Amino acid sequence: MDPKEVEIPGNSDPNQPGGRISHLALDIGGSLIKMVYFSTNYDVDDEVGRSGKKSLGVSSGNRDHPVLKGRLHFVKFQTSKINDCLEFIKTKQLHLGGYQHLEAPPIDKIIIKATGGGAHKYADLFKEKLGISLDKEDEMNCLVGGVNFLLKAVHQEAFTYMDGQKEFVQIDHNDLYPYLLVNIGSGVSMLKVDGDGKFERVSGTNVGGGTFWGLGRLLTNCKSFDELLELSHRGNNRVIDMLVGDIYGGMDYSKVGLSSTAIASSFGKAISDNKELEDYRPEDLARSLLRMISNNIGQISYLNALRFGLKRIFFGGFFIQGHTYAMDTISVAVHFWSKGEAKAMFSRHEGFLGALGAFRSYDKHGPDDSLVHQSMRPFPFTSFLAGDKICSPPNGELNETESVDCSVYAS
Ligand SMILES: Nc1ncnc2c1ncn2[C@@H]1O[C@H](COP(=O)(O)OP(=O)(O)OP(=O)(O)O)[C@@H](O)[C@H]1O
Ligand SMILES: CC(C)(CO)[C@@H](O)C(=O)NCCC(=O)O
Repeated sequence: MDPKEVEIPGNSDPNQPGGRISHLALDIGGSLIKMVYFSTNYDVDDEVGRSGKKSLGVSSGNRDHPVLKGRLHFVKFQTSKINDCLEFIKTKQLHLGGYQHLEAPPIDKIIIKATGGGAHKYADLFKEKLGISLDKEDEMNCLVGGVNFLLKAVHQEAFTYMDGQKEFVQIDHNDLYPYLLVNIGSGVSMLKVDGDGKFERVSGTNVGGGTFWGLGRLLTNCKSFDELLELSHRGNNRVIDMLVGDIYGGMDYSKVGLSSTAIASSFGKAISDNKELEDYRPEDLARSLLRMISNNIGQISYLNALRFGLKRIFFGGFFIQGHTYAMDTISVAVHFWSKGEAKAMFSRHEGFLGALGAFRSYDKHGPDDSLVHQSMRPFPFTSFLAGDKICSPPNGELNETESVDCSVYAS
């Protein structure tokens, strides 16, 4: 997949005079690289100052008046195409932070925040190709930092999804913890979150997004993830899955609460159909696979929520991104197994949790003694990251490469 150009609208183009990119952060996972960066080229308070009405420094904005306006950009690449990612960073000079204007930026001293296994695996490659060092942040820490930030800072971030209905959930900041975070990436991590930076990875499963894409590719010969997804939307899992009704002669097994349409055995019909792989339609195979994996994750999530008495489960990771059928299946599984007690919730920027966490981490480190701080901290980011406000479009769904307008408020 080639990355689409991120549209940086006119006045925030870093290549324009005064244009500025800051806070580039990366999450390099087993399947995908996620990138988040902030761009701006004007400072609201400077403008006010120039107009003569009010003269405030960047650090003296207040809750009603944004210090900075700009755009938060979200981009993803396949990890297998990491060279495209490096080229993208280089072309857009994203790694130069506040040094784009210098003729000879001190590249070898620049440090970028990065998380995920790839921050370790590809550190040498970044040094070799771009001359920059990756400052490695713990993956789980970043996931939790990212989701807490979104839930607190972004209006209408969390929602439930059932029977095709999306409903936004009002998050009470004083009643957010504890919750279970289930991150569905290539593999799946489950974390009990008790507060900012307070969490434990309580479980995980190797049957995750990578399993869906890997097995799906082998079963259907799909060439892209999006193609597999598209197929699964059109398929009928009942052609391959063995249902309770198939075993019970069309009847429910009501004594134990199993309806005739419940799946008794994923892919179970394939044992008796006397068919070969090519006799099944790829769309039906894709649909069965998606249900099998989503159901399984929903069930393990519920069991972990039960283990710790948690009522709310937030799902993240790129497996979910814009994936309505997966959300529906996971929600039904959680609802079914918890008898309606636990709630599955999703987040609008779920694929970028780790990258956002890494992005936030620019703020948490001590006194400036390296160029990471000088180049990447052109304004007091704490205010922004403390969870005051991000203004994003009400229907701000994000896909492959997107950006949202946002305002930075001082705390
Ligand atoms: N365009 C895409 N290309 C590949 N996979 C995609 C795409 N869109 C969604 N996915 C799904 O998202 C999964 C990767 O999710 P994510 O980026 O959150 O994990 P990761 O960070 O790569 O993995 P891990 O955290 O396990 O290292 C893939 O395995 C696949 O199921
Ligand atoms: C190994 C990680 C943490 C890498 O992101 C992820 O892929 C994962 O949580 N896999 C599941 C491993 C397990 O708990 O079985």
